[in-house]
Amino acid sequence: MGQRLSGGRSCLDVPGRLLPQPPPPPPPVRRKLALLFAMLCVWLYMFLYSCAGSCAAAPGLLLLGSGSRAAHAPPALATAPDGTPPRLPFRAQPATPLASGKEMAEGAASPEEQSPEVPDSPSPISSFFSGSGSKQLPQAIIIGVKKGGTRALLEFLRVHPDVRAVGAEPHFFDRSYDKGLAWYRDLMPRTLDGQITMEKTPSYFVTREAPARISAMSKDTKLIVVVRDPVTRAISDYTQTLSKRPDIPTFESLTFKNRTTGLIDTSWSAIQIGIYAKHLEHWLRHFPIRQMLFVSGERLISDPAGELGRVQDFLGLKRIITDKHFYFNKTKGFPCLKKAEGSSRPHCLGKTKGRTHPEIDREVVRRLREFYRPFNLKFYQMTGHDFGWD
Ligand SMILES: Nc1ncnc2c1ncn2[C@@H]1O[C@H](COP(=O)(O)OS(=O)(=O)O)[C@@H](OP(=O)(O)O)[C@H]1O
Repeated sequence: MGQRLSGGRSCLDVPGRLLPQPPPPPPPVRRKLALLFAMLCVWLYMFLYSCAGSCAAAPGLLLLGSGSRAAHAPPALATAPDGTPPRLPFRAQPATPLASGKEMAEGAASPEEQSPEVPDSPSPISSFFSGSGSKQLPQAIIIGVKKGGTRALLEFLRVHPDVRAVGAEPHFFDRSYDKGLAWYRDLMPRTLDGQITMEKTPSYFVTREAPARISAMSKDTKLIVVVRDPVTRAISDYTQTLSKRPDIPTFESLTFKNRTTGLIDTSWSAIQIGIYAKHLEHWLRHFPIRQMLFVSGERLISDPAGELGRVQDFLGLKRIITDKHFYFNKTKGFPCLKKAEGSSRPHCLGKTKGRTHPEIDREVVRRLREFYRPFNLKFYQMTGHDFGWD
């Protein structure tokens, strides 16, 4: 305790004889340890500082547990006193699938699209940095359409420093609704104040229950729909199925209920998904049209920066993503990013995007165009946007 007299007795043992003694010089090992500790502190501080933005979205650094903004979660998310994971107050009904008479190997998505069954687990280091943001329910969702260009849009948007998005398709509002909003939120990357949380699941657009469910989460959710000429979309959809099941019937034979009468089989999902006006009607019962943005899948290829400008405005983001971010890759035949999110290298989408389509009988294509025309015109009217497919 305190200074010691030379005889090894405490200064308190000898009142009135307290002599000022210089502290003994620290032994070299202690000095080295102190230096090491100081260096560690400086390194830790610098690491934390640089992590504040980028680590929030790094998959390896996802955190469980609630952060500062967890209090903004809807009341249904309150954790039970016994620590039971929070759930919605009802069991979800299974989502209504599209008529599936001709569904074959559908939905077997590429690894990047696969739906996450288990949220990313926290690493010990990430738990340590639990101060760098918190997980939020998405404020904006890319709800469709399948094969519209949804992956390209999300990858491009992720370049924006104020956008954080989950990579895989969560499929929460169609397949996993009974897991509860807390499960859904746990899939999300951490965000800091001012950053937007996003996800994309293209099947939401054609899921009957999705509009009401998303509105129940938050009626302010912004919805983005990437649409593409329904005929090319159907062929792209078929091409994906064909790549997994090469033995399926031809596109031409699947298109018709009766080829002789020319009756189109609208129960085939490849055809049904493209009746955009019908699906949109369901969404408009729950969301005002101003809360929905329709992105042209065609323009996303011909002018990605232009479409991204519209999307950034819609999301209330500063226009940071511009034509400087893109280059046209001749080998891929598509625009690619000069630098992907979190990387300094050029990045094109994977092999499952931009497949070569099979040649389809011209008469069948003509018949399909005729079929879609009235629905397309209705869709242009509803959205106030002529997509030029006719
Ligand atoms: N930049 C870029 N690179 C590659 N591909 C691009 C790009 N922009 C749009 N597309 C088009 O995206 C189509 C796939 O759409 P999705 O990502 O919505 O498909 S999925 O529903 O998630 O499976 C994909 O369809 P296919 O060409 O039929 O494969 C592409 O045409």
